Amino acid sequence: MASTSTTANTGKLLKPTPFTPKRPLSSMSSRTASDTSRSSTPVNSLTSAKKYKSTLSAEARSRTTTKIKPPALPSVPGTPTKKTSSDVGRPRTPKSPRHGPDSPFEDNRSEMDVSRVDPEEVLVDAETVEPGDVSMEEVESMLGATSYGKEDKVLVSIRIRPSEAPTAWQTSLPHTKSIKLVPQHHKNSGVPIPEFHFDEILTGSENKPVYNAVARSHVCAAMDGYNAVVFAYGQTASGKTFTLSGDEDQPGIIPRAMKDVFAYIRRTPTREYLLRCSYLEIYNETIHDLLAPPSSTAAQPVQIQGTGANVWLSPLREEVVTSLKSVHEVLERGWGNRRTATTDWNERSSRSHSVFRVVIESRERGDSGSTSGRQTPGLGARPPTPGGPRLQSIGGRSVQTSVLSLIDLAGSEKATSDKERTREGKYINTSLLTLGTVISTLAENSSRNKTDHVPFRNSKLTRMLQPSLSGDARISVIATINPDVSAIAETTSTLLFAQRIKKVQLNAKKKEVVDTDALLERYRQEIDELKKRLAEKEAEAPVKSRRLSAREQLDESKAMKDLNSRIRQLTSLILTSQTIDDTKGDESRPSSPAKIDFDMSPYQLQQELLSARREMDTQATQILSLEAALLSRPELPPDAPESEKDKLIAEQAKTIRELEIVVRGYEENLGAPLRAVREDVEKEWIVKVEHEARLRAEKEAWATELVRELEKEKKMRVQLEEERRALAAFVSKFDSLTAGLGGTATVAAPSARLLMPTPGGAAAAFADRQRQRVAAASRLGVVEEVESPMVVRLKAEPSLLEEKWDGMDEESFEIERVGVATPAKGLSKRSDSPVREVLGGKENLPV
Ligand SMILES: Nc1ncnc2c1ncn2[C@@H]1O[C@H](COP(=O)(O)OP(=O)(O)OP(=O)(O)O)[C@@H](O)[C@H]1O
Repeated sequence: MASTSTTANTGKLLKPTPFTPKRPLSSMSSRTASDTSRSSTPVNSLTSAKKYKSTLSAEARSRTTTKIKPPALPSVPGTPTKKTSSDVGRPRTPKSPRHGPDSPFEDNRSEMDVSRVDPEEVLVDAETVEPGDVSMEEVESMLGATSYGKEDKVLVSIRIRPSEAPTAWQTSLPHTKSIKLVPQHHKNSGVPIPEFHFDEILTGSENKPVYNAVARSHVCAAMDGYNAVVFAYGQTASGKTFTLSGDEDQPGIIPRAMKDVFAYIRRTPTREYLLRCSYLEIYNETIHDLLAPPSSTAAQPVQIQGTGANVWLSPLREEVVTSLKSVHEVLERGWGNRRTATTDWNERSSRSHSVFRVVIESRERGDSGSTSGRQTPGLGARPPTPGGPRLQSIGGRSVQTSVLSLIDLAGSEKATSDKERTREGKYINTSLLTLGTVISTLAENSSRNKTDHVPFRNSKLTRMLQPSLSGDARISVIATINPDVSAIAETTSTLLFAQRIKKVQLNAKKKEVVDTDALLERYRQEIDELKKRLAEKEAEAPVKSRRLSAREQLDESKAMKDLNSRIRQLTSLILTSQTIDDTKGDESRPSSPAKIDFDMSPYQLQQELLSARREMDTQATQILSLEAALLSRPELPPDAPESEKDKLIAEQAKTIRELEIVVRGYEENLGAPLRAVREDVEKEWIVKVEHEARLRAEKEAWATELVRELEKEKKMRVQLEEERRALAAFVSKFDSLTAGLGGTATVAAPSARLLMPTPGGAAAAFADRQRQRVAAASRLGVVEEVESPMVVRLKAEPSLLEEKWDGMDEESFEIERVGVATPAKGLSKRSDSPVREVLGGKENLPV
C-alpha cells in the first residue's frame, strides 16, 4: 500500500515547509479604539504563555484574549502595503468613519448596517466590482469551479497538520484517498487495521489547494442560489482556524471565499447582487454578535428564533459589503472580537464556535443596463420586510437568496490545567458531542430510511445548523487532524466523525422569490393562449362533431371544459390580486363582483352562467346557515338603537381579530416550540421514569416479602411462648408434687416459682442432669458450645428441649428465665434472613 507524504507517496508524512506551531501575535497597531477598550490584556504583555492566560468573562466581554490577527486579504487598491515593525505585510484598512466621534458605530449601527441602507443603493455587479479586488485571471479560474461536488452528499476532506514528530498514520495518496494507522501503532492485533476513505486528503501548509479542493465549489453553489456550509472540525490545535482564517502568508477559506464572491460577480454581467455579512460566535452556549459593539452584545445576546427548519437569529447585525475593502473591515472587527486563549496545547486556542455568514441576494439586471433597478423608489415606498430591508423583486425579475456559512468550530478538548478553560471545555465538548449525535442520527435516518428524532435542540450550534443539516444546504466538512502518535485517540475519533457525516443525505434547492408582477404577466399570457385554443376548438366544433363518435365528442367537450376552467382559475388569480390592491386600506369593503369579459364566446358565457348559478346555490345555503347562526345568538334589547348594534358587532369583530392574533402568536412563538421542548424532555425522561418504576416495584416486592417473614416470626413466637408457659406450669406442678412427697422445696412466690429453679426440685434435678451431661460430653470432647447454664448444645445427642427450642431465639428465652442480660450473640450467628437483620435490634420487643 502506498504511504503518506505531504508531497508524494513516500513512507511518512513529511513536512514540506517548516512547521510553525504558533501564529504571530496580533499587533497593537491593528487595533481600533473600540478594540482597545475591549481588551484588558495589553498585547505587548502577551509574550509568554503564562501572562497570556487569563479568565474570560462572557458578561464583561472584556477580551482577555488577544485579537486574532486577520489574514492578509488580497491587497486593496489604494491601500498602502507599507510594512511596519508591528504590522508586517498586512494591508492597512483605512480609518472607517464609524470610529470617529460622531460615528454611527457609537449608536450600535454602522453606515453599512443593513437596517439603515437602501439595498438598491448598495448593489454590486460586474461593473462595480473594484478592478483591484479580482483580476481577470481569477475570474477565469472561477469558471472551472462550477461543479458542486456530490450534490446529495456531504463533501468530507481530511487535512493532516504537518508535524516534526513521528507520524502514526499513513495515507494512500493520491489514488484511493484513504488513511489508516501505521501497523506498529495498531493495538488490536486480532482485528484488521481500519481504513478510512474520504473525498480529499490534504497535507502541507498551503491553504490555496485546500480552498480549491474543499470550499470553492461550495462558494460557487452559494453564488448560484444554493445554501452552502463549510466547516472545520477537529481536536484542539489541529489547524481549524489556520484552515478557515489562515494567516498573512496563507489566507484561509474565509478571505479566499470572499475574493471568489467578487470574482463570480465580475464574471456574471447579467445579474446584480446584494451581499450582507454577519459574524457570530457561540461561547459557553451563548451566541454573541461579533460585529456589534461589546456593550450591546452583553446586554442582548443573540437568540435563535423560529421553529423546525425555519430558523433565524435576532438581534443579529448584518453589514452590507460592496468591496473586498469592506469585507476586510468586517472580518477584522469580527476576528478582533473572537475569544481565544492559551491552553496547554494551543497558544491561541479558539474558545468558541465562530460562524461567518454571507447572505447573497441577486436578480437579473434590468434591460436598461447597469443602472436599471437602482432607480426604484426610496425605502419608504417599499413594504417593510422582517429583519430590515431586503432586495425586492421588480420588473418581472425574481430574487434569488442563499446563505454561505463558514464555520470554525472550537476544538474538542482534553482536561486542561486551567479552571476557566476546563469550564469552557465542558461546553465545547457538550456541543460537539451533540453535533456528533445529530450527525449520527441523520446518517442513520438517511441510510436506513428512518425518521428518528434528531436532537437539534440540545445545543445552540446544532439548533442553528438545523436547516443546513436537515439537507437544505451543500455541506463541506474539513476534519483537521494531528498525525502525532500522542494524538492517536483524538485523531481516530475525528476520523470516525468524518466518516459518519459522509452518510448524511442532502437535498439543497435554490431559493427564489418570484416577482408578483412577472407572475401576473405570465398568467395573462397563458390566459390569452388558452382563449385562442378554446376559440379554435369552438370554431371547429360544428364540423368536427359530425365526424366524431359519441365517445370522442365527450372527450372533446371535456377538453374544452378543462380549458375553460383553467382560464377561469387564472382569471380569478388575477382578480384576487387586483382585488387585494383595490381594497388595500379598506378591509371592510367586499370584493368587487366578477368582471364580465364581453369578448367571451357564447359557449364560454354559458359555462360562466352555469358556474354563477352553482355559486348562487352555494351562497344561498351559506345565507341560510348564517341566518340560523344569527338566530341562535343573544339578542340586543329591541329598543337598542341601530348604532348600538353596529358598535357591538364592531367590538366583537375586533375582539375576534385580536384573539386570532394572540392565538397565532402563541402558536408561532410558544405553542410549537413548547411542544417540541416537551417532546424532547419526555423522550429524555421516559427512560429515567421507567428505571425508577422498576426500582420501586422491586422494593415493593421486597417489602411484601419482609411483611410475610415478620408474620411467620410472630406466629412462631406466640407458639413458643405458649409452649414455654406450659412447660413452666408443668415444672412448677412437678415441684409442688415433689414437695408434697416430702421434698425440701421452699414455698416461693408464684413468679419466682415460674422463673427460678427450686433447689432440690425438678428444675434443680434438670439442671443437675444438664451439668452431668456437659461434664460427660466434655470428657468425651463433644461439647460444641456452652452459652448459659441452661443451654448446652451437644453434637452427639441433642436434648428434647433443645429440639423444641431450635426454631426460637434461645438466648432471649434464656435471658428471660435467668434474668441475665447476655448480648444477643446467637442472633447475629443466625441472621441469614433479611427479616432477622431488620429485627436484630428489636429482638426483645414483646410480640
Ligand atoms: N497546515 C498547517 N500548516 C502550518 N501550520 C499549521 C497548520 N495547521 C495548524 N498550524 C499551526 O498550528 C497552530 C494551531 O493551529 P490552529 O490555531 O489553527 O488550531 P485549531 O484547530 O484552530 O485549535 P483550537 O481548536 O484550539 O482553536 C497554529 O499556530 C497554526 O498556525
